[in-house]
Amino acid sequence: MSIEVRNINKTFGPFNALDNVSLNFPDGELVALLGPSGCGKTTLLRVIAGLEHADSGRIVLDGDDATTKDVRQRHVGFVFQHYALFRHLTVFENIAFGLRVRPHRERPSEKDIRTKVGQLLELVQLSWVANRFPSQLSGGQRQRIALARALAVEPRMLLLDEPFGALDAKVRKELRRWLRTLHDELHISSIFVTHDQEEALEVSDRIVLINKGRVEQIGPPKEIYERPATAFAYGFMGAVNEFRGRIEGDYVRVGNERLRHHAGHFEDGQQVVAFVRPHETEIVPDVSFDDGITASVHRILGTGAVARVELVANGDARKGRKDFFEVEIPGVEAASLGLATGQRVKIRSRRLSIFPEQNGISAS
Ligand SMILES: Nc1ncnc2c1ncn2[C@@H]1O[C@H](COP(=O)(O)OP(=O)(O)OP(=O)(O)O)[C@@H](O)[C@H]1O
Repeated sequence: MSIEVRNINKTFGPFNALDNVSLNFPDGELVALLGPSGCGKTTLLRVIAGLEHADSGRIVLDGDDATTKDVRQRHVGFVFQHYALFRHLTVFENIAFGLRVRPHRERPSEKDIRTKVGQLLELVQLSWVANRFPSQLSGGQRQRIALARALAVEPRMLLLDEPFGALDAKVRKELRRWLRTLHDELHISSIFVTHDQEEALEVSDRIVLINKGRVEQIGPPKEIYERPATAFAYGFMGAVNEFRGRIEGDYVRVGNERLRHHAGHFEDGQQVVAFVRPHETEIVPDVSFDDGITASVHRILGTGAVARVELVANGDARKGRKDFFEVEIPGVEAASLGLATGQRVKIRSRRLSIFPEQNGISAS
């Protein structure tokens, strides 16, 4: 089912939870709604589902205006963070539930229900727990059963709200790979909410990055990670070193030091915020080097292929919001630099991304 969100606004009292949100997903995509806590992800999911009504805007499903349709008419399957399985029903009956409560004329025969539930249990690879109760399952197993239950009624879209949020890191990782494989098999249009960048990057076809009720950027994971469109997107999508200063030709002037950039043309004197990822940051032991910001080595972590060096900003870079930096360099390079705690060095960037400074917007 294609899903279109047109100019959705939603307020709770004076609070603007969704601010003119528009999205368009083709049929069969697995989409991640990603953003920090409170940014409006769940509200958007609920508006798409029909559980919540927007103040203005439209929801268009498969080309039909569904704005005034209720949840059932939208044919949605849900999976929530906290397992919503019925505790007094077996796994089998939990999955069968949606089919059994259908109006008499639409209800499948007992034989068909058994076949269908059997197929779904196979799909989620849990046939062997059919007769157990939810309390006898692990958290990960419960979420897989919740998914099977959501799929039983053959929804046209699947909405998942932090489906793996309550699970430990290892199970979470396993389940997200599993969800991706399952989606590749079923191709049912799915939207899942997460605040975990790694999860969104790993699982989805497309990420919608949300901040304070507004869409910051939409795109395939690789694009969002490699070409963040805004300062917020840059900071949210991974570790980052941040500098504030003003443009001076091919440099960003930070106090009495400067960093070279290749980020295209910016007007001289413009106030900017500049970012560089730790693996694109270099350490120069010679502090008289022109291009770079002075910092002191705080800690050197990792002794394997990659060393992570934490540094404390000196001088004017301290005036930035962050006064420490992270650099990732090959372990052999760290060894040959012979870095020591407290040593003063310069850091410089191989790829500085620059955004105009606006209203103090920060990536962090
Ligand atoms: N029923 C409500 N009444 C008042 N405010 C609400 C209501 N529902 C949500 N909000 C507010 O709207 C904002 C967005 O909430 P929402 O649950 O959509 O955020 P979220 O991005 O899903 O966050 P989280 O990741 O923490 O669940 C929050 O500031 C929240 O407090």
